Amino acid sequence: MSVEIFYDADADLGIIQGRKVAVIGYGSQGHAHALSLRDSGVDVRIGLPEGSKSRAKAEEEGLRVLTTAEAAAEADLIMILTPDTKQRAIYEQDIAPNLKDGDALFFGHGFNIRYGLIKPPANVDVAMVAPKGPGHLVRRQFVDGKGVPCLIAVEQDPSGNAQALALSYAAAIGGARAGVIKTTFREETETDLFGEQAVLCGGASALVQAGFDVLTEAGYAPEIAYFEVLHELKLIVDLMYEGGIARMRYSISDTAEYGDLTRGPRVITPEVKENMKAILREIQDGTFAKEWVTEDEQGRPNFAKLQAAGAKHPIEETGRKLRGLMSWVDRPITETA
Ligand SMILES: NC(=O)C1=CN([C@@H]2O[C@H](COP(=O)(O)OP(=O)(O)OC[C@H]3O[C@@H](n4cnc5c(N)ncnc54)[C@H](OP(=O)(O)O)[C@@H]3O)[C@@H](O)[C@H]2O)C=CC1
Ligand SMILES: CC[C@](O)(C(C)=O)C(=O)O
Ligand SMILES: [Mg+2]
Ligand SMILES: [Mg+2]
Repeated sequence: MSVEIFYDADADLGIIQGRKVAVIGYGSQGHAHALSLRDSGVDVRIGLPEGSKSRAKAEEEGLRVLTTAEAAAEADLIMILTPDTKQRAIYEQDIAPNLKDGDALFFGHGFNIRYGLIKPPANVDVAMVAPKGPGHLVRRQFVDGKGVPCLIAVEQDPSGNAQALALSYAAAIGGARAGVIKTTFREETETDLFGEQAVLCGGASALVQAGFDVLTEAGYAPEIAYFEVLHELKLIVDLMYEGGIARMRYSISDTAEYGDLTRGPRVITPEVKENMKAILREIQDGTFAKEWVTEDEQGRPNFAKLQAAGAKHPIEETGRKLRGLMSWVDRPITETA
């Protein structure tokens, strides 16, 4: 199955420049979308609750900050970039009462539409622009004249122009410099959740921690273990990013390559692949979504416990110490150590 990929030449920036956009939320994705839309000549306002700690950050950038309800009422395109678990309540309380004929409701991830938590009225366009990367890098790439690839999807199209509007929005945040792929809310949601759980975040974090534990429990210095399983991972992934696994294997020694080919499958065994399939089934049948929404409604007790345990893993202390000595490591995201 081939996908449709669009670039800057396929997008009409004038479409989004003719809309009044409300970006709801000013976190990782919200700040990136809002600032890049503004820099692309789009009329942007931010929607945040009165007491939000994000207000000052948006105002420091010269953005107009309104309450969510005011921003939704004023705009004709509303992009929801708040945490997925909060979107349903925000939509019902502040957005739905302010939707007008011809408005467009946009998402940065399909969770709430895919799992039926938000059901928009038939008279508004419903579309998604989902960057395939963390928000801080979406902004950094835009500023550097590059872009993070985006997925776009259309769920409702009463205007008949929802796809062109989504593509125009994606271009305004730099996505069409790198490539914009057309998909569906279902495909984006299920693959995004699987990617972050099994490989990019869950799988990679667990692999790194397990490698660090094995080396330090065997008596090796934590500093050496850190460089070996975490720091150097970026350098290896950079090569994969540039030219695939084959490019990485071309660059490493033949000793490393033989170890990779013979030992890798002993780490990621057929059982691990079965575990991945089970995780995918829980995403597809809604088990994960139900669990996460319930966890959030109960005040996130398990999430908080696991977060605290992760922060206490010895690799974090070793990393803090070593990164403090690495003046050359670029750390523009200030919220983390
Ligand atoms: N993080 C990422 O890089 C990616 C995220 N996405 C998707 O983008 C969306 C946003 O995620 P992310 O950027 O991580 O979110 P963050 O947690 O970084 O930011 C959330 C923002 O929403 C604000 N907020 C919280 N409650 C409300 C409310 N009731 N009304 C208005 N604003 C509110 C927060 O303000 P306060 O400061 O007051 O808490 C904050 O500014 C999600 O759908 C996510 O799946 C998609 C691709 C990548
Ligand atoms: C990989 C995590 C992500 O899906 C992302 C940055 O794309 C997210 O939800 O943050
Ligand atoms: Mg993602
Ligand atoms: Mg995600």
